[in-house]
Amino acid sequence: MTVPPAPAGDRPAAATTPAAELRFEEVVKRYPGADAATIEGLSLTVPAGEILVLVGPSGCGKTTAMRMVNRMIEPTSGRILIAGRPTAEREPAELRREIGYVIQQTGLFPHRTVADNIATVPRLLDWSRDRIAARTTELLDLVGLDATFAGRYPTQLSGGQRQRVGVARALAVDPPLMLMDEPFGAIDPITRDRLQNELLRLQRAQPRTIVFVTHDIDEAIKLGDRVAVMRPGGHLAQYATPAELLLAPADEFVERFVGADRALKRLALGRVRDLPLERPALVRHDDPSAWVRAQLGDAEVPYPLVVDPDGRPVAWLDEDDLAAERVDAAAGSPVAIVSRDDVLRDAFSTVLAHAVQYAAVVDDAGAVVGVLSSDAVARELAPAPAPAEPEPAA
Ligand SMILES: Nc1ncnc2c1ncn2[C@@H]1O[C@H](COP(=O)(O)OP(=O)(O)OP(=O)(O)O)[C@@H](O)[C@H]1O
Repeated sequence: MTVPPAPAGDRPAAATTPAAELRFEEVVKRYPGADAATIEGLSLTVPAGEILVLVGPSGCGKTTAMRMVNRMIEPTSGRILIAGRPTAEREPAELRREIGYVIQQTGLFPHRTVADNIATVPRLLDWSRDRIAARTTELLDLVGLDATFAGRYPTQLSGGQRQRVGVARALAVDPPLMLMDEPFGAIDPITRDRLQNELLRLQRAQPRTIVFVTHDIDEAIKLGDRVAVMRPGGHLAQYATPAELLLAPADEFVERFVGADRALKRLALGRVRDLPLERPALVRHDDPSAWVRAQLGDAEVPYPLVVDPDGRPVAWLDEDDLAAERVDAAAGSPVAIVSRDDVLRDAFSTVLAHAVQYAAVVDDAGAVVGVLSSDAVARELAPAPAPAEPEPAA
């Protein structure tokens, strides 16, 4: 993506702010008049550039914990530090401008266009018109919306599109820290899945520190570098990586919350790139069938895969398709397509939805880099083999 040069004196439009470490130190929140604390001595550190997911049942204090970070709620005691600096020392309005904030209903201004919504904080910071325009174009592209969305109003968008604009707005000034409060909670499962994948893609491209609140453990496991499981009463039940949560829950509460279907959850942890890919025979429309058959000898996949001139998958061929003298791509079967960064659970269901139980794994440009078989995924699910029995003595 090319970004027009920033006017002299302006910072470049592209992301440059380094992610910030976030630290809670013995943070307590007691609402006035409440019998018990809502957050009870929360201490944890989120390394710069990681996603912290706060997860737990309704009312356990997730939103309270998150809103103390940008001082929308003040802690009763304890400290919160961003990049080593206590938030209590910062002026709240200034602090909030540096922290991206995305909420479930996006909070977009309905009477302003998408572009105007995205420009909210840049305007407060007196960015030049050119710089705001360049950044808006860049952000729309980043969140997967084309430039024509700039002039639309929020009511003219789908829920998923609105949520993308909400994310673009939060990213506008390239914040070192983002707070996301159930951002995908009101979105249908398919779109939610896509938005989650896009968030992970954005995070790989430009890592920033993110605090993400959800009550959905699957979302927590998918998105979190670390997950803080909260229990009612504002106690931290466990703060761990998703793998640790699944494999070594701290107590019964966490175990129950994480759920029984552990094997399936393991699938949610792995990525396509973690599994060995198989090598297919790649062929083109109009290749001679005899030549294609010869290629199959060396391939690890029993079906030839037709690709277009850019190496993108078009169709699988079977023996019947090769009866003709030359390859006819239109005659083949549809190809399940997954990317190396897809979580295995999603990849597996994509494969299962297709007649040919192999998925073409593609790179960012959509070109085939290998094939994932449903067998390889199933092997990943299988329990570790028991240690071999010693040979009985002769
Ligand atoms: N301003 C307030 N005054 C008094 N009590 C509050 C206030 N805000 C939240 N609470 C209480 O604090 C507790 C935690 O609320 P919070 O919204 O942080 O939980 P949550 O885990 O985010 O819940 P949910 O998943 O339902 O959004 C709740 O019992 C709530 O009623």
